This record gives sequence, structure tokens and C-alpha cells, in this order.
Amino acid sequence: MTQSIFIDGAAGTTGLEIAERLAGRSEFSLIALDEARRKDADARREALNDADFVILCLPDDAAREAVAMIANERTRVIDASTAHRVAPGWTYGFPEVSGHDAVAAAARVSNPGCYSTGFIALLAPLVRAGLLPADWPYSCNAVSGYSGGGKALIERFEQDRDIAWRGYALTLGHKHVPEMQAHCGLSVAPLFTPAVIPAHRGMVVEIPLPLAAMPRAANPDALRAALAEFYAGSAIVTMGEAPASGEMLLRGSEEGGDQIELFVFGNGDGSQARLVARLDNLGKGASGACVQNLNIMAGLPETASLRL
Ligand SMILES: NC(=O)C1=CN([C@@H]2O[C@H](COP(=O)(O)OP(=O)(O)OC[C@H]3O[C@@H](n4cnc5c(N)ncnc54)[C@H](OP(=O)(O)O)[C@@H]3O)[C@@H](O)[C@H]2O)C=CC1
Ligand SMILES: CC(=O)N[C@@H](CCC(=O)OP(=O)(O)O)C(=O)O
Repeated sequence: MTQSIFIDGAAGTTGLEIAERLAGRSEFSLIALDEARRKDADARREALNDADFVILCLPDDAAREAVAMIANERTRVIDASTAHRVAPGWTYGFPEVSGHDAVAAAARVSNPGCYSTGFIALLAPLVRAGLLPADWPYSCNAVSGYSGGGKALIERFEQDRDIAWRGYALTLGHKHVPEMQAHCGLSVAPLFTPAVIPAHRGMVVEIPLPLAAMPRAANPDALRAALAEFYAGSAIVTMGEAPASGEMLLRGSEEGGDQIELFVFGNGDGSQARLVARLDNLGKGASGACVQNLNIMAGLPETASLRL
């Protein structure tokens, strides 16, 4: 039987990419609101309650408002915004880390933030295995393509070609920090330094580790082996090959995709390591993860219509 889907915020960056991925899927039918009605509260309320699955691609306040409009037990929700990522009653939509069964059974799924996806993919399995401490003050440095900031940041970067790097969250209160801390089980909030670069899409998230100074920390080879074992069998989370050239590149022309690649680099004596994740902020960082969660919730193969 065909299941109906309403993407609230379908005209935005994340919503458009989800619709592209779902085009041609016979298992789903899309409920669409035309341009004149896509922000009309009554039209949205009707669509939100008619759909089997709702995917929210909205700013946080509008996402909270949309959830409050759902007045039936049947409609299941995937929220791409930050509104519900540490909220009680919501399942964190990172199936590799939260568990596929939990996502499959959930009525309310919060899609992880793009930076958080890289951070949690790297750190959660290692802390859980006791190979890195849960009580260490981790740092995370990251760069994102400008599509991570939605329509407004895309317009800004495409109008001002002179911006070569944009550091932000300078007062250290980035909205992804609570989910990073909660879903890695850390007792101390990580210190997070994000920046935007003049590429449309793509991101690199890095956790530098002064292993020799850390209590209960394994060596880089053990960390790499543990991540490879944890994600063995996943077509989406993969281990990258150490580049023979000695450098990693993110190219502005890259088309992106729904995989995430993980790397563990270490120095000769194993006293320092760099955990690095490379992903597409619009892929596993947003739309690809929404479609993966939708597939799992609908009981379908998790990689259907993903860009692998
Ligand atoms: N871009 C990314 O890489 C990622 C984004 N996200 C999250 O996904 C969500 C969507 O982000 P993104 O697609 O980038 O943002 P965009 O700004 O590109 O799109 C948001 C869309 O929501 C629409 N909208 C705003 N308010 C309402 C409302 N009250 N009712 C109906 N529609 C409304 C906007 O309309 P209009 O077109 O008129 O402005 C716009 O089309 C956000 O919460 C974002 O944080 C999550 C992970 C990564
Ligand atoms: C480059 C850029 O601005 N990125 C966004 C995060 C994108 C993302 O993951 O969004 P949500 O957490 O809202 O879902 C930011 O840092 O606010």
C-alpha cells in the first residue's frame, strides 16, 4: 500500500533535496502544497494530519508549531530541525548509533544536525567501548559548505564571492553542542569551532586528541579498528583510506552523496591522533539521513534512493 508523505518546508534547501531523492518511489505518494498555500496554517494543518509520514524541513519554531498541529496518533514525524534532538519522547535519528530498531518503531524521530553527525559518528562508539574517556573536554573543529545555512546563507555566499572563511558561534553556544554531548554520553560539553567555506556543499568535522595526556585512551590503531568494527556492514558509514598524498581535499565542485567517511590519523609514537569525518551536509548531514530514517520507519531497505 502506498504511504503518503508531507514535506513541510518543501521549498527549502533540505526539503527540495528530499523530494529529489523520493521522486519515482512507488511506495510513497507526496502531498504537496502550492506556492500560495505552503505557509498557510490551515492548509498545513490538513496536510500534517492527512499524511502517514511528515518530514519537517523548517526553522525550529515552525517545526515546534507543526508538531503541535498534529492531532492524531497515526502520523509519524521526522524533524530535520534542531527543535527536538534532545527532547524527551523523541528518538535520535542516527540508526547506526541509536539502533535501527529504535528508529523503526518510533513515532517521532529527530534528524541529527550535520556537524553532530560527524562528531557523534566518530566519538560515540569509542566512548561507548571505553576506548576514550566520557569525562574529557573534547574539542571539535569543523568547516561546512554554505548550503548548511539554508537559503539565506546560500544567497549571501553567492552574492559576496570574496568571503574565503567565515568563523561563527564565537561565543561558543552553537545549537549542535547539546546533542553532541548527550548522544556521546559526555559529562563535559565539547568546545566546538565551526566555520563556513566558499563551497556549496560538503563538510569536514575533526576531533583532535592529545592521547598521551588523556586518561584511559587507546592508541590510534585501536581507535581505527574499533570504528571499522562498529560500522562493519554499513553502506552509509564507511572507513576512508589514509590518503597516500598526505593531504585531504574538499573540492568545491563535488556533487555530494549520502555516505560519511571516517578517518583516524595518528603520529609515529601514538601520543596524538586526529579523528576526521568527511560528509555532505545535505546528504548524511540532512536530506540523505531523513530518507534513510523514512525507509527504516516504513520497513523498507535503508539505502533505497540514497546517493551511495
Ligand atoms: N541545510 C543544511 O545543511 C541542514 C539543514 N538542517 C535543518 O533543516 C531545516 C531546514 O533547513 P534548510 O532547508 O537549510 O532551510 P531553508 O531556509 O533553505 O528552508 C526552510 C524552508 O522553510 C520555509 N518556512 C519557514 N517558515 C515556515 C512556516 N512557518 N511554514 C511553512 N514553511 C516555512 C521557508 O520558506 P521561504 O522559502 O519562504 O523562506 C523555506 O522554504 C532547518 O531546521 C535546518 O536547521 C539540518 C541539517 C542540515
Ligand atoms: C553552515 C551553517 O550555518 N550550518 C548550520 C547548521 C546546519 C544544520 O545542521 O542545521 P540544523 O542543526 O539546524 O538542523 C549552523 O551552523 O547553524
